[in-house]
This record gives sequence, C-alpha cells and structure tokens, in this order.
Amino acid sequence: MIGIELEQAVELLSNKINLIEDYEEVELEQALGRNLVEDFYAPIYQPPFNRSPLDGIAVRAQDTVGANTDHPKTFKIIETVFAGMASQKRLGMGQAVRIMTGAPLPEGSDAVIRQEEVVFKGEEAMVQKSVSPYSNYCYKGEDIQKGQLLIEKCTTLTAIHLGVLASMGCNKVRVRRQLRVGLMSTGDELIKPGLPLEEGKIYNANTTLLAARLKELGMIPLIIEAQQDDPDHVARKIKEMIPQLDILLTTGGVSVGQKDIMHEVILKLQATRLFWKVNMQPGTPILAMELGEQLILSLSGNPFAALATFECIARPVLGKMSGQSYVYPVKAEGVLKGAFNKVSKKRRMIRGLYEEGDVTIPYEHASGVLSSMIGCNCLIDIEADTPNILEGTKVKVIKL
Ligand SMILES: Nc1nc2c(c(=O)[nH]1)N[C@H]1C(S)=C(S)[C@@H](COP(=O)(O)OP(=O)(O)OC[C@H]3O[C@@H](n4cnc5c(N)ncnc54)[C@H](O)[C@@H]3O)O[C@H]1N2
Ligand code: MOO
Repeated sequence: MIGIELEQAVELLSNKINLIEDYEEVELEQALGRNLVEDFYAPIYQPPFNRSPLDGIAVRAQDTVGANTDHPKTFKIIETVFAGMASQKRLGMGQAVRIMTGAPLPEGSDAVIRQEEVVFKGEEAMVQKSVSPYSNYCYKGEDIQKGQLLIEKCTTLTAIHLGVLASMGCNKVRVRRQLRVGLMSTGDELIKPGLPLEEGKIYNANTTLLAARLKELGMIPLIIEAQQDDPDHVARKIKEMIPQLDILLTTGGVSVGQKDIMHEVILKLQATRLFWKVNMQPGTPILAMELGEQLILSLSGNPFAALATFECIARPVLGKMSGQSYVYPVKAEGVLKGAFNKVSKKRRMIRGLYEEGDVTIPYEHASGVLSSMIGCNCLIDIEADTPNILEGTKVKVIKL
C-alpha cells in the first residue's frame, strides 16, 4: 500500500500486534514506572497495631472525667513505651503509661493526652482536663485493612505506589516485562558521536534520540550499531538481531534515492511490506514491514521526521504492545500564539510549545533540523490544504 492516512497506518499496525503478556518479578527499587500484572491485596493491617499519634500519656478516658485546672486528676505512670516496643502492661484505674509517637497503645487505654497538657511529678502525671474516649487514638488498620484491594493490576507504579507496597512489607512485585525495541540507523554518512567528523559525514543523532525517548516511555532500547547502505549487510543484521526484539525501528534509506536501501532490504528479508508513505509531513516516506510476526518500522532519516513518525505512528503501536496507557500519544487543543505563515498542502506536523492551552511555534521547523525542538513539547497537527494559520486559531496538538 502506498500513501495511506496516518490513522489508517496506526490501525493497520495495531491489528498486527498484541499486548506482550510476559511478566517478571523485580525488586521494588526496580519497579518504578513498571506495569503491575496482578491485583495487590494488603497482606497486613496498617498501622499493624493501635498506636499513639503523639508523645504523651495513654490513659482510660473515663478516669479523666471531672478533671479541670482546680481539680486535676493524678495518674500513676506504670510504664514507658517507645516506638518499636510492645507494651507489657494492662492499664488499671488511675494508671497511665508514658508513651511516644508511634508506640503501641497499652491494653486498657483508650485515649492519649499530649505531653504539653500534662504536668509530670516523679512517677505521677497530673491532667487538668477530661478527654473523650478514643481521642488521639490511631486504630489498627485505620489506614489499610488486611485483605483490602490496594493496587489494581495494570497500574503503572509511581513512587507513591512503591512507598505503599514497602509499607506492606513487600519487596518484590510482578510486572510486565519491558518491551525490547531494536534501533538501527542506516546511512554511509553516519559517524558515531565521539569520533572525528569526516568530510561529508554527519553524526548519528537518531539512535541516541530514539533510545532516550524509548527509555522515557519505559522501554528497553537495544541499540544496533549504525549500518552502511548495503542491503545485504543490513538484511543479515536484521535477521541476526530480530529474535531478541519485540519490534525493530530503523531510520534512513526509505525515500527514492539510489541508496535508499530499505526497499531492497524488504526483498532480501522476504518480508511483507505493509505500507510505504504516510500522508503527513515530515516523515512521509515511512515504510512498515512484517517479518514473520514481527514489525519493522523504517522511519525517515531526517531526525525531526524520525521523531514525528515515532510519536504519531510508533507510539500507539508500542502502547498496545506494552499495555501502558501513558505510551499512547496524548491529544489536546490549544490556541496559536503568533501566526504560521506557510501553506500546508499535505497534513503537517510542526513542533511547538504547549503551555496552559497556548501554543507557540519556533522559527525553524524544517524536517532536518532537530535543534529547534529543544524547548518544544508537542506536535501541532495541521490538516492538509490549510492556508496560513492566523494568531488565535485553535489548533490540534499531540503532546510529547
Ligand atoms: N526526489 C525525492 N527526494 C526526496 C523525497 C522525495 O519524495 N523525492 N523525500 C524527501 C523526504 S520527505 C525525506 S523525509 C527524505 C527521507 O529520506 P530517507 O528517509 O531515505 O533518509 P536518508 O536519505 O537516509 O536521510 C535523510 C537525511 O537525514 C540525515 N540522516 C539520516 N540518518 C540520520 C541519523 N541517524 N542521524 C542524523 N541524521 C541522519 C541524512 O544525512 C539526510 O540528510 O528524503 C527526501 N528526499
Ligand atoms: O517527509 Mo520529509 O520528512 O518532509 O522531510
């Protein structure tokens, strides 16, 4: 298929793939951003025992009835309990236990009086006002009941979830395994960053850009070194690497030039071409193929084009495969600040900054230019056959 709509391309690819159901058990420290595969039920109560929320004395509320400044009630302190200790005593009439914040409340007590409201004299504590039962009393399980459904499966674990899991004594969780996404840039002109730049060559920006983007989306990028424009060699490399991958992304070599080798690579691989060219700019010449049951998305070499097609086409596919809702592109509407003085014959994605509903466009937005993407956080989706866009026009955006 040649020249299909963006939505059609996404649908076609999405119909080819399924959610990757495999899971693994990881330490809590490794679980941030991961997708829980089973419901988590609380194995214990939180707090695990009745406890004091204050430093003070634990008493029987009934023993404070009638206490006031003129007639304080005197309590005998029979024990001191600190957080981490278990109380050994049971409170009798007129007795109190000196207690610290977080310490278990002793049997028989039903209230805590804060230290500042108590006058201590040796082994005695004087109380000048009455307290009601269960004041300053933290119940066992008042936060979490044992057996309660605490975190639903498919939740993406945040720092808060991990804190709650740790509070339950949990140190490992079952999470969906991360997608392994292969990345291969092609092009005779590519030089690995860090090496000297030679005449006519450019540094490979795409591999680093997309690898970082994949990591941001919670996936594992498996970087294959950049390949020369040699279809035999590229096809061999793909065959060698594909068994380790869930999906492969390549960049470069998809247009109509004499070294746009990916068309030949498809033949050498005996892969099936799903489509070539999507009605959007940049990134038009994206090529999608299927090798066995695996997808290979070959994005255009221009870094911004590669990024735009990654965001619009690869992300929804990766979203379905990973089961992570945040991987899908998020769409919004904004109001254009400043005009966009260019006619868009084709559907166009331009970079922009989306801030509280306002959208601004940087000066430079050519497909080969990546630097002006710094500071941008969205793509503006401009329909085909749109004339210049005036300031104040409502525009559709895809957030990055
Ligand atoms: N006669 C035509 N020429 C072109 C057409 C066309 O329809 N007819 N389409 C243009 C469009 S649109 C695009 S987009 C590019 C796409 O070209 P390819 O995807 O085949 O990519 P390359 O030619 O390999 O590279 C394009 C450009 O990007 C640079 N590049 C490539 N890889 C990287 C990388 N890893 N890091 C940084 N930069 C990279 C490369 O040097 C080129 O400058 O084709 C147009 N031509
Ligand atoms: O589709 Mo190309 O990416 O315009 O430059």
